[in-house]
Amino acid sequence: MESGKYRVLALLPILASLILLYFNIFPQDYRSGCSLLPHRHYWIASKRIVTPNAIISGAVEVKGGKIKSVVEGDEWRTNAWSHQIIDYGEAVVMPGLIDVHAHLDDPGKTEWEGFPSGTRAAAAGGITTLIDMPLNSVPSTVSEETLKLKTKAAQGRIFVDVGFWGGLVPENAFNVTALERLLDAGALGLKSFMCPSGINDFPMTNSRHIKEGLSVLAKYKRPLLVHAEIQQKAEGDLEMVGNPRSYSTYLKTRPASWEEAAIRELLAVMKDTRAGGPAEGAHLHIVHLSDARSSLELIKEAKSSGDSITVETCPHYLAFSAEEIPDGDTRFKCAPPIRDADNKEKLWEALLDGDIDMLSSDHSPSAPELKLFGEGDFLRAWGGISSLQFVLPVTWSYGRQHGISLNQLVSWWSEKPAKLAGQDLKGAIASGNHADIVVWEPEIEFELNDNHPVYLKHPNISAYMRSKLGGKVLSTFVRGNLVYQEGKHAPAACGVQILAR
Ligand SMILES: NC(=O)NC(NC(N)=O)C(=O)[O-]
Ligand SMILES: [Zn+2]
Ligand SMILES: [Zn+2]
Repeated sequence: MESGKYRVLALLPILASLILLYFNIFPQDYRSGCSLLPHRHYWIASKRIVTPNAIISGAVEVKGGKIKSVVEGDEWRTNAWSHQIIDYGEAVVMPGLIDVHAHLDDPGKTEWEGFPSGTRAAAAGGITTLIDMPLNSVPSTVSEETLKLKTKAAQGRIFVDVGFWGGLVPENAFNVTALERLLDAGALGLKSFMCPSGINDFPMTNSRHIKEGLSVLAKYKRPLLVHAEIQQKAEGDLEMVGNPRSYSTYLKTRPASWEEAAIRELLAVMKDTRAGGPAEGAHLHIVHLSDARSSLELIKEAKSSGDSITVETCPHYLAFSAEEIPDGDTRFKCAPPIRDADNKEKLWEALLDGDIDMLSSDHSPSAPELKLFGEGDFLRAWGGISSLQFVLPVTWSYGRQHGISLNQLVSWWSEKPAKLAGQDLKGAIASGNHADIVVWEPEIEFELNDNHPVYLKHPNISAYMRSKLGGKVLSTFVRGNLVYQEGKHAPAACGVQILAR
């Protein structure tokens, strides 16, 4: 009897170590479905790892959701168990993309997109963080209360990390307390429109509102993002300009002078952001620049005078040109519009020269009915390009014709966006950072046809469908969780909400 009891007792340490081994091999995130990978501590090996200094052959050591070390060569293999190594061979390992401009339309407009489909599409496209725009959801994110509705809607429904911009609108612009409450609640910065946004509870601001917004943002050291177009003509004239099925008609209704006028108007407030200026600490970011001529020149001048400003453009301005948009194909409608082929080349030049700082998707879907495919009326169809899942292969496919490097890709899609959104632990493969990583094959070509898994709610409104692209995403890691691998998502939505503090 006694000896039997002792035998059981003697087994206890073995049992305990088996339990420990189980928890170690199958950590919480794997058991709860956050990750497709059953390890807490593992190594991602590749011959092409894009680090801030160089492209190396070696491994990224991931532990507890962070990058523990980045090592060149092969020596690290002696410290790693073979089952903890994922060897990607020649595939490119680089920081996950950070999309600072996406409209996920949740809560209230989930029939347009929503957090679950939007963030699954992001994961499949190698985007590990996205910052949601304050408009197109219902209500718009313009107060502490409406930001709380956002965070509630995102709870347990996001597959990548998501942060939120708040809206600067006439209603809150002169109300310092209201803006402070929105920023205290975690908005990463503010966004405003200088033309009608098309959304009733998101009216446009003028430069006085923007000046006020910047002075509040200065204290928080957070940015103001501006949709920089100012309407130059009365709406009434627009119907007179020609065949509404022709893209050139739409283009005439929103000439480059709209962008130029807005940026000219902003020059004075930009000055406030200079060292010693009244809004020192604030930063102004121009979203989706399309005009690569006068507007870009003004931005370059402001930058060289020491204004704290940056500018983004989007893949659709770099991939498409007005001349090739088919009649009636309203998938291509966006604001500001896609301009001529020569403008597109100039945008590439500006990007390569560093005059355009970064890229964003401006993924702005809607219900397909609003695109009026039957009529193909560019003037009446709802605008917005749908692209979230495709931005990496699109940038790469068109960029390689311009000789872009992997380091430039990382700068435009990860490093600079991380900085804009104030995310110090993201945007680079470096020890201590979040293990937000995309693994992809630049050499693989594919066609975006019906066999290609697309996770966007409405693939048919995307202008990229049917195109041939290069650069296939193999795996996406968010904070060490393998959230996507070749057509498969982790079952649970374990993305983290990013709130500024
Ligand atoms: N209401 C919108 O989603 N607007 C967006 N629409 C575009 N870009 O066509 C935008 O960012 O301006
Ligand atoms: Zn916009
Ligand atoms: Zn937008």
